[in-house]
Formats: sequence, C-alpha cells, structure tokens
Amino acid sequence: MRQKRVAGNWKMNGDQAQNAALLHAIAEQAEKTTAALLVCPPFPYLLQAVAALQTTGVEIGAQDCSAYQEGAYTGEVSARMLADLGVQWVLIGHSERRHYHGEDNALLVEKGRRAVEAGLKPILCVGETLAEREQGLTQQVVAAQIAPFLEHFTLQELASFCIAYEPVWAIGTGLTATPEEAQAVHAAIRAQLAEVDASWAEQVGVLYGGSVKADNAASLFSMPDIDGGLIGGASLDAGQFLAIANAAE
Ligand SMILES: O=C(CO)COP(=O)(O)O
Repeated sequence: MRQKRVAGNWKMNGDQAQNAALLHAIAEQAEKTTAALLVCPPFPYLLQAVAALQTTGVEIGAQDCSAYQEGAYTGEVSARMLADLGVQWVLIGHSERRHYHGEDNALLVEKGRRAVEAGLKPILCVGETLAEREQGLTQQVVAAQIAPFLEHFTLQELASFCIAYEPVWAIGTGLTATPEEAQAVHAAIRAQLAEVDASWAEQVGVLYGGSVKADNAASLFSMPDIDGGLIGGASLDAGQFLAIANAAE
C-alpha cells in the first residue's frame, strides 16, 4: 500500500508571525493524521519551519532549487544548502516556475540532478493548460514532462521521486478536475512509469494538486491512483490543511 501524502505549497505567502501560528497548529495536530505531511514554505522561512516541526514527523520541502551546484550565481539557492538546513523535499517544475520563469525540461532535469545529488527528494510537478486539455493533449503533455526524467535518472534515483499532477487550469481557480478526470491522468502517469519498472510504478506517490479543499479532498483521494495532494491556497489555513490531511486516510 502506498502511503498517502499531503503537501502544503505556501508559494510566496506568509511572514514570521503568520507562519508561527500556522506551524504551531500543524505541529499540534500532526500526530493525529495518518497521512505523511510536508510543508513547503518560501526560502527565508525554511529554518523557521524546520525548527517548529522538528519533533513532529512533518517534513519540510523547498519550492525550488538552483540548477547550479555552487559559486557565482547571485540570488540562487542550491540544493545542498537546502539539505544543510534540514529540508528533505523540493518541488521541481511547478507550473508557476515553468510559466513565469520559463523553466523548461532541460533546466528541470538539471534541478532534479542537483536535488538528487544533495539527497533531497524531488516532487516533479506536471500538468496541462486549459488549451491543451481542450485539444485533447493532456496525457501527451504530461508524458512529455515526465519522459526526460525517466531518461536521465536511474531507477535507484527515481525511487526518491514523487510526481504531482497539477492541471494548470485548476491551480488557484477554484476549478478542480473531477476525481474521474484526475484518476485517468494519474493512471496514465503510472502506466508510463511502469514502462521503466512495474514494481517501482506501484510504489511511486502520485499527488493531485489544483484547488484541493477540505470538501473535495476525500473524493479525490479515494481514487486508486491518487496518493494524496499538493495543496496551495488551502494549506495556508491550518484547519483546512489538517482537514485535507485527515481526508487522506
Ligand atoms: O499549485 C498548487 C500547489 O502546488 C495548487 O494551488 P491551489 O491549491 O491554490 O489551487
């Protein structure tokens, strides 16, 4: 049985005071959830989250990492620095990075490489735009986002990855893929992974993201190939985030 996982992507939100309250509430409740939890705060607050959650079992992820190892790359944050802080996970290829920062597959493979070298577990984010869905290209687009990773990483390296399917049209819009729509894509993703190795494909966590809320999480998470969620807006509210986590049981 794959473990259910619920990850909160805080995006560019929060400040020390707001984070303290959110982290405190998560720390208090974390023990009661059977799903594995992780939060992905902005870079400046990672240490705050590491400190607040260190005895709770809730893991910490970063929202991005540099494609470079170290050196004269002003403004970049390396995977090794993240690992040094006690961060375990890193999002790779969130659609907002692909869209606003022009991150393409070649760059994302490099970021994934740096993450794996540093011992971080990548959450590879994939998903189609509305126009792509309307043209019937969903599975093709998602497969093309995953394929470079299957090509450039060994099975042993891939074993630390999670995939997050986040249809771009569902992110922050209040529109959610129906459980059946999401399940169809998740099943296609797992079939693609099974071409590399069937038993690995059975174990990989494939999370759904895009307007997941407390009231739609249970129906999404009950689908056979949906192993939890990557939560944006609702992860900023402890009550919502924990209710979503509880829906993953
Ligand atoms: O992008 C997301 C998580 O990475 C989803 O965001 P929302 O839950 O706000 O739609």
